[in-house]
Amino acid sequence: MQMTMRWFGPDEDKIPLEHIRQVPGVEGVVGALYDVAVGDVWPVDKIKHMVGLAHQAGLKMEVIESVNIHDDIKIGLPSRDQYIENYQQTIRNLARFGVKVICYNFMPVFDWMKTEMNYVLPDGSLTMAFEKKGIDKSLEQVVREVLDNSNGFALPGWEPERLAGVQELFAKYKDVDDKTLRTNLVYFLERVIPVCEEVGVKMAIHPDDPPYSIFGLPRVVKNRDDLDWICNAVDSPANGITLCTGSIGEDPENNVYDILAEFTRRKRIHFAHVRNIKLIKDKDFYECAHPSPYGSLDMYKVMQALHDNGFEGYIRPDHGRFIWGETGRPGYGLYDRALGVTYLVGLWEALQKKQH
Ligand SMILES: O=C(O)C(=O)C[C@H](O)[C@H](O)CO
Ligand SMILES: [Fe+2]
Repeated sequence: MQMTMRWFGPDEDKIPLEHIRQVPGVEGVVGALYDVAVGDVWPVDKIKHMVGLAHQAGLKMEVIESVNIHDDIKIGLPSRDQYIENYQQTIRNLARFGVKVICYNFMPVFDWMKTEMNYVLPDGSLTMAFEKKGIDKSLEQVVREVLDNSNGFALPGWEPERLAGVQELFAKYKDVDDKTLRTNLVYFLERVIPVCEEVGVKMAIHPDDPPYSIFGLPRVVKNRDDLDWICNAVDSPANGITLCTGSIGEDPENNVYDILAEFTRRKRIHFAHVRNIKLIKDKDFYECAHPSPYGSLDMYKVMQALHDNGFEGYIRPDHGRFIWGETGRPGYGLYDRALGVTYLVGLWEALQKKQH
């Protein structure tokens, strides 16, 4: 496995690469461009600069999270063909600089959904939470509350300009049901996977977060059967998964350990987000510290499922709380993600030594 941490770039991330480099076990950063409109081609010079910064800091950048998918592709509008062509070119451009995996999601309208961006835990640390009552309000209010509580940082997939017209965007999806969204996902994959195979890049779809429909929108990456269907729909190793334990684990119906084991065995998990969550009631949850006792997931079993089935991909601790007074981009505290990294690295070492 290659341990990584997400980094939002010199303009968007106040955490210096040097601090990430100093986290024991981290070999690379997961990057992305945030100043290129969703759907546009990622320019070679910007990619070269971003990857170069990582290399100068002694870090790899072989995973991009995310090259987001334009809504017109998800909706299936005629304009999708141009956006897919742009996506193909972005894949080629990224491959030139050593990128091996591209994470993306196919959630309509919203990326991950949280209703509390600064949820206070008993120990005084701050985290993110999802409570169903928190989305029982207008779309505009939901968008406002997330953006107003992001501590002034851009949130991945929550582009203010795209969500400024959230009602109109929502209306564009009115005829997109589960079946249509799946058809549009396959239409997209059938056109980008051949380019991936040509240039040695793997796509890794991120599960829905939460992994069930919200606002009546369809979601097609929720559970084991969805992942199986996606893998079979375009049956290529380049058509893979970002298995996010926090997202999949947010539905207690999902057996996250069996899902990890199965799709690792099938060599379709190219990227793992390994975080813990605490289920409160009726699928409400908050994002907790990584160690098993703090949450609802058994992190030893998570890492065991990866290790014992031969996982060789990239991994990151996904989110981190704000501890020790840290502030910044919700979900991306440096200190707590660093603690998460060393915990996961420790579990992995124990599994390796147990094997011999
Ligand atoms: O924001 C995060 O940390 C996530 O794991 C969400 C993913 O980045 C996003 O949905 C993938 O495109
Ligand atoms: Fe994730």
